[in-house]
Amino acid sequence: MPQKVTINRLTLSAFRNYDHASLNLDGRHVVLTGENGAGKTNLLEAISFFSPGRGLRRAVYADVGKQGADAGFSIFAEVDGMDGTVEIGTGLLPGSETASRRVRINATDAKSADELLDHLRILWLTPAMDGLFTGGASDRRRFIDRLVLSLDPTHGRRASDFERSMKMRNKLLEEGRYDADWIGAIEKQMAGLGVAMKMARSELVSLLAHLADRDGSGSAFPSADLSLTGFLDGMEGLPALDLEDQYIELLQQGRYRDQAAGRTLEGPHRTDLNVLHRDKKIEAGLCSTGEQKALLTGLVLAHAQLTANLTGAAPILLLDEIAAHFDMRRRASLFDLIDQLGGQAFMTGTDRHLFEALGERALQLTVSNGSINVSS
Ligand SMILES: Nc1ncnc2c1ncn2[C@@H]1O[C@H](COP(=O)(O)OP(=O)(O)OP(=O)(O)O)[C@@H](O)[C@H]1O
Repeated sequence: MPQKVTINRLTLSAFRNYDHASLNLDGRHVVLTGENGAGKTNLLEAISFFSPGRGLRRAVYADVGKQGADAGFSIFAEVDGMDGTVEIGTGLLPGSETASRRVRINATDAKSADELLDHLRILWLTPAMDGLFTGGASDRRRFIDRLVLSLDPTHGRRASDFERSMKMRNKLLEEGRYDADWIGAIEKQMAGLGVAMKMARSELVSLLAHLADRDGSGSAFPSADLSLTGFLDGMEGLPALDLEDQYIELLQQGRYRDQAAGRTLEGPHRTDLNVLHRDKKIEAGLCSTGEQKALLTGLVLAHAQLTANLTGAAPILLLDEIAAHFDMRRRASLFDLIDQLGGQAFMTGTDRHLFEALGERALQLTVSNGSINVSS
């Protein structure tokens, strides 16, 4: 069983529609219910700031501080986890000109928000992700990259280095007159980085597919078949050096075509994630709204399981508006799967009754106009 990591105390100041809120939690799951606009998602967003990046809304920090105040905000938590109790905090100082937030761990400034990953992992599922299967390939690529990144922080560097090399190649092609050795060197660099990206994504997808395979487990969440397409397809078994050679050849052969197109048409930036509902044998994008939500939730739960397996600690889950799309059987199954992960989940909804099957497993809180109370 992975180590349980829980947020036991949470304090927000001048965050979104909260002046000040202080919560004592007891390690159980937390259900936040309340009317539209009450501040439920804001609370999840605050917790999501305990991970690197801009949180579950990809917010600009200057928008996060309570409007009308002086744009500063702070969020503190006491976390029980791998190394006993740790105090973590993040925020912007009032009147701060800087675009980056401060992160404190045990009253000391962290060098980077990545240090938070030594203490807790936070994963989320929000309604904004609902169009994942019907939207563009770039959304699915970002989804996969975020998953890879959560387990392999070097992936971000790889992707940005690839992007830079590709821009250099595009520029040389656009200028028309280029030195063959120079463009060859850039293409070689792109091949090394591009193939490393492909392999990292493929490894993540195969681990995820294994965990998203719920056949025979009695789960109400459908099994999904996952595959990556769009870049060096059908060459999965080849060693990295062979894949690099293949890609270099494609780039060399594609120079005139790419010059005409004004961009590089082959590469990891063309990858797409295909998700197939196994029982129905149809693409996820053709499934019903509830089925798509179930498939997506299944993927996020598989990611949570993978994170627990690889780090030894169960991630904290933020599940916004999680219950509304699900029938009673799926809700009960969801709560059981969350329990089996062995971590703490924060869930929101407008209707308390949707969470009844959780019973005493969750602390029930009511959110109203930026204040939070234990539900009576
Ligand atoms: N920087 C800010 N300062 C003050 N209030 C803000 C700020 N940002 C957002 N809000 C307010 O927070 C409220 C939205 O909160 P939130 O998104 O958490 O609602 P919710 O309870 O999740 O609602 P729903 O059920 O509709 O999703 C809105 O009324 C919005 O105007």
